[in-house]
Amino acid sequence: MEGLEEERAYVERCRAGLRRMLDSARDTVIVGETVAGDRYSAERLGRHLKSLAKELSEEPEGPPFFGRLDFGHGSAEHPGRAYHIGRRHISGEHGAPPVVVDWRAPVSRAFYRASAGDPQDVAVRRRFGWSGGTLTSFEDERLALGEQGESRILAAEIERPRVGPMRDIVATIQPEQDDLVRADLEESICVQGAPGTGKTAVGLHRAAYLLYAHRQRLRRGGVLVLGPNRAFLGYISAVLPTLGEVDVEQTTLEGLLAAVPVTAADTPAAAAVKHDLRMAEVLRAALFRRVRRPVEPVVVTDGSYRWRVGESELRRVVDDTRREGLPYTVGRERVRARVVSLVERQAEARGRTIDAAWTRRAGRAVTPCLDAVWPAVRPEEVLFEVLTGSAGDGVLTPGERAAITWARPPRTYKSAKWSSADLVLLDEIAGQLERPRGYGHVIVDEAQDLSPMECRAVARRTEYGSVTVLGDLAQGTTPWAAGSWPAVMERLGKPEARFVALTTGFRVPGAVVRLANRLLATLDADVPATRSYRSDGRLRVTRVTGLERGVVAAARDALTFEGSVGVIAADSDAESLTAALWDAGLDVNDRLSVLPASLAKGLEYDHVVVAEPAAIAEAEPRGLNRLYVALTRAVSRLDVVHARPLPPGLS
Ligand SMILES: Nc1ncnc2c1ncn2[C@@H]1O[C@H](COP(=O)(O)OP(=O)(O)OP(=O)(O)O)[C@@H](O)[C@H]1O
Repeated sequence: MEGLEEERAYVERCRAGLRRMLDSARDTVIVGETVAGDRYSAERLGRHLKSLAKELSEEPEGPPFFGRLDFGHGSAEHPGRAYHIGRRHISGEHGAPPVVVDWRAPVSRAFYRASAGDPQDVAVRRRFGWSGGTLTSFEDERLALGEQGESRILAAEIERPRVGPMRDIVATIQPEQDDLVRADLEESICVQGAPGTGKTAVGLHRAAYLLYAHRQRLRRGGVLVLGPNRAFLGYISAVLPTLGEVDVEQTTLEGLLAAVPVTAADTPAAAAVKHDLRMAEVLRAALFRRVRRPVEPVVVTDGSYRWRVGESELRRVVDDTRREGLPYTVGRERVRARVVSLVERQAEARGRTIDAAWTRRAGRAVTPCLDAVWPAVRPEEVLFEVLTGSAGDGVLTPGERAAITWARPPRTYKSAKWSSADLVLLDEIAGQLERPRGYGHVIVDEAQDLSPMECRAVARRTEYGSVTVLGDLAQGTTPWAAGSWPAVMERLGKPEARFVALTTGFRVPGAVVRLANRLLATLDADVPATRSYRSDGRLRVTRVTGLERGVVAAARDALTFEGSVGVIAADSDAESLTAALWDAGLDVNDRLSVLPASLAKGLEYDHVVVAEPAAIAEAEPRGLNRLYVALTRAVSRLDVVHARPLPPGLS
């Protein structure tokens, strides 16, 4: 291939550049550890450099770039210039221009966006093919000449067998995805995307892009990624570090709210009430009910003086503060400050000198009065009261109140056992006490499953930031799953968000998509159907007499192919199927896993065996949506194995 040798020589220049960067990062780590100065920034710098040194030294032999742009001579900004584009910037020698530009740099944008119809000054776009760290080929598109074809390198990347955790997609981000990845930090976005359209990938790459483009602004607040469960986080958590971003917090909502351990479970009826928006009102009322009408004056003794704020004046202070609608704890402190200043005025009028120590003393002297009229309180105490049945009148029906009332109430809030819905309620109360710390940007994956109360928990943390909300209404499996995106964005406090639909699937092959689309038509979800980018793949529906034997046979066949195998079954079948696979001599390990359907969300396997769809569909009220999730996890092959009739829509 003409030009391949030159490109290989260029690879060597890049590796030399990386080694130089590594050496200087190491030097700086050594120096950084010995310099004095602001400890916080020294530590941060040290941490950054160490992680840079670690990354650089871990991957010196990986592909240093994946693309190249040659601009035409007529380009205003880059006349006749060429740029190699990679996962990270690689500096040139002695202050020369970089040998590789970061995929997030402004100039790289054209790599993702230029087309024959709109070449954006690009004469040639080159994509490189690698085998491990060896450059094996490249493809050129002469965009200026109107040449743009199906890329084999792109198709190979999308169709490659999957093993291990999720990988980045920087080499092949599609234009509609890039548009979301590079959206402004101020902009909140809501993406409705069919299975495998790259929502998760878009969210993670957007995080990496924002940190690159707005590092200073995001330094304080930071970026948070919320995923549906631990298995999902394990699957995605390596993507951002490989893109050089180690400072992103990735957790589940439960992990974020974990103020107390979860040791209890709710009945479905109780959970439904606890996740209802009206609980915000119930909790607020229960909290502010603690504010009492003052019944006696405040008296502050100060040496031989006694200062007094009368009952009616005190009442006015409390009422005025109440009306300001401040968070509870802020309100309490506001009352303290106002009472102290009333005392101060009297003292000054009598010629006392007021200094900071005096004010502090007066503030302390007011505490007993505050404890009577605006007492300090813990979220657990308020929720304890609500769940022992002494709140909610006028807002909840008697039946709803009964549903959330503890059958056997604990003696005190300290011995209470909390459910995961209680965590959300405790967080709501904590948020009414004091505003929580906010993030600069929050990315919420599988957002269709958030309840209204959970949305509020996220909204509290994004009041001054923006959000990227990703989900698929058809994959909603919680009882409170969203029916429309504008409602979700309203609850998240971002009604002005941009709404976008992604419909090209990069995971699921055409034959599997057609089956899933048939089921989709029976679901009550107002979403566009998926088109598959992939024409390869295989679908097989097998009726068997014994489910376990059928699943074992399908798994054994699956293992003859390359890539990962996932057996997805109703939660109640997962254990017996695992045992059956072991008994048949198949190792359930990294390559072959058995997954309860409730944990399949967001994951993918090369080969998926869906065991007994009817059992998955029956297991819960939104079981058909769960089945839709299960059917759309396959990258190359799907086996549907059933002993019982298939649910309508699939048969
Ligand atoms: N532009 C792309 N180039 C290569 N691979 C891509 C691209 N976009 C998505 N993919 C791949 O397609 C698969 C599905 O992507 P992802 O998991 O982000 O989709 P999703 O929309 O979140 O799916 P789901 O709703 O089913 O969870 C992943 O393996 C991802 O790497």
